[in-house]
Order: sequence, then structure tokens, then C-alpha cells
Amino acid sequence: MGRMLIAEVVGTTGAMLAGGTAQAATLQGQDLGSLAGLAPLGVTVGNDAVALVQASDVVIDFTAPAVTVRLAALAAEAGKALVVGTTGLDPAQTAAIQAAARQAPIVWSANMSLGVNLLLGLVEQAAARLGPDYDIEVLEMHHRMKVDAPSGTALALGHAAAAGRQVPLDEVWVKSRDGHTGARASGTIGFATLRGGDVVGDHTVMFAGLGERVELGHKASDRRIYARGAVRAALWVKGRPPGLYGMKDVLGL
Ligand SMILES: NC(=O)C1=CN([C@@H]2O[C@H](COP(=O)(O)OP(=O)(O)OC[C@H]3O[C@@H](n4cnc5c(N)ncnc54)[C@H](OP(=O)(O)O)[C@@H]3O)[C@@H](O)[C@H]2O)C=CC1
Ligand SMILES: O=C(O)C1=N[C@H](C(=O)O)C[C@H](O)C1
Repeated sequence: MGRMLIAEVVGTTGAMLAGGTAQAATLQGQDLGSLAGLAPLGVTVGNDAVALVQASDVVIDFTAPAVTVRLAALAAEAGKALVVGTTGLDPAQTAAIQAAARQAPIVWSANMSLGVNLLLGLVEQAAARLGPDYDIEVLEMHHRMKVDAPSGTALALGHAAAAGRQVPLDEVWVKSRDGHTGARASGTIGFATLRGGDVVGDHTVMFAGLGERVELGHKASDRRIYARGAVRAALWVKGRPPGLYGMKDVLGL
């Protein structure tokens, strides 16, 4: 995603690349433009997150949960805006982002695409309308390099379905199944995770009733949609008051 984000920032009117950090020693000092397959930009990879936050109006983060928590703290300290795409945060890490959003404007979304954010509303509506006689299952597939499961998007879809039913997701979720599970408990929301190849991101929410099944889904075929959404969020969040925002706010959905 880092490379995609560089290309998207450079190609977007009104946006300018202030810098970027990476972890790998081999990347330090390399030109960010060359890394992204563009002409050299004269801006190189660093490893100083404090300097990056100081140099930026908005920081875009697609990394790993521990990095996101640190960046959110730095953004809060400096009062700088942050866009977070990273998934797989645990409850304590989630609380840290929420706390940082009291001092800085933060857009946080498990999926920056327009299609998925539209789907979230449709799923909430379907869950509310179809009612408890329809069993809800969320199925997702991603590329073999993905490290967290279920995907952030699958969990967001689960939250949307739970909101439609007016129940907290963590009281009804079944994140995986194995062995003698017994019959499906009524009212639960199940998750199934597939990993393989170069799948960009497939999500399906099934509402399985007796005699029919409704399926709502989204298939991403180009990771650029995420970068495009993130840069749009960055332009939107600059200058906003502190708070935790979502793509729904950015897209006006
Ligand atoms: N919200 C959305 O729309 C989307 C969210 N994502 C999420 O974004 C995250 C990243 O995904 P992806 O790009 O595929 O993952 P990658 O593993 O390819 O990239 C993660 C990057 O984070 C960097 N990183 C890790 N630790 C540090 C550190 N301490 N300082 C600086 N950089 C660091 C790594 O740098 P290095 O290479 O040097 O190790 C690497 O470049 C995941 O959580 C994924 O789920 C992905 C796509 C869309
Ligand atoms: O890691 C990915 O690739 C993606 N991660 C996000 C998620 O966990 O939902 C968004 C998208 O599905 C791609």
C-alpha cells in the first residue's frame, strides 16, 4: 500500500508528498518516487516518525497496529491530522486511537473504497429488514500475505449487520468454527476466512433463511481504490477539529 499511496499522492491535485518512513534498513535513503515506479522525487525514505509528523499536514498510515498506535500518539501531541487504514487492532489499541482522536482529527476506516462503504449501509438495512430468521455469515478472501483475520472489512460488515439487529457484535460473533460445534446458535453472526494467491479483497455477507438466501458482496480488483480513498480522506480531514471520523463522513454517505 505504501507504494500505491506515494503514486496516488503525487498524482492528486492539491496533495504533496512530505515524506515517508519504512522499517526495513534496505529501504532507508531510497527515493520514494523511484520506489513507487515513478520518476525520482528528491524525497527519501526515513525512519523518524516524529520528523515525518512534523513535516506533514496529514499522515497516512497503512502499516501494523503497534505503528498505528505510536503514530496516533504523535499526531495527538502535534495536533496533526491522521488517516488510518491499518487493520487488526486489538481493543487496547483501538482505545488508544480513540483517545488520540480527542486531540487530533483522525479518519479511521478498515476499507477506504466507495463500494465497501456503500455496502456497509446496505448490510445494516438488510439485517434490520430480514430479521432474526435469517442467519448472517460473513465470508472474506484475501491474498496470501495478509496477516490479520477476519479482515477489518469483514468485522466492519459484521458490526453493520449487528447494528441492524441492534445487538453488540462481540456478544454474537463466531469468528471461526472447528470440530464438533453443535448446531448453529440462533442470532449469531459467523465469519469465514480464506487466504490465497493475490486476491485483492472479496467480501460477501449472506443472509440464509429457510428456502432462500440473500447475498450482498464486494470484490476489489485493484488496490488503487484504497489509496484513492485514503488520499481523498487526507484532503478532507486537513483542518477539521479533533475527532474520530469514518469514510462515511468523508464520502458524505
Ligand atoms: N483500510 C483499507 O482500505 C486497507 C487497509 N489495509 C491494511 O493496511 C495494512 C498494511 O497493508 P499492506 O500494505 O498490504 O501490508 P504490508 O505488510 O505490505 O506493508 C506494511 C508496511 O508497514 C511498514 N512498517 C511496519 N512496521 C513499520 C515501522 N515500525 N515503521 C515504519 N513502517 C513500518 C512495513 O515496512 P517494511 O517494508 O520496511 O517492513 C510495510 O511497508 C494492513 O493492516 C492491511 O489490512 C490494506 C489495504 C486497504
Ligand atoms: O490487507 C489487505 O489487503 C486489506 N485489508 C483491509 C481489511 O483487512 O479489510 C481492507 C482490504 O480488504 C484489503
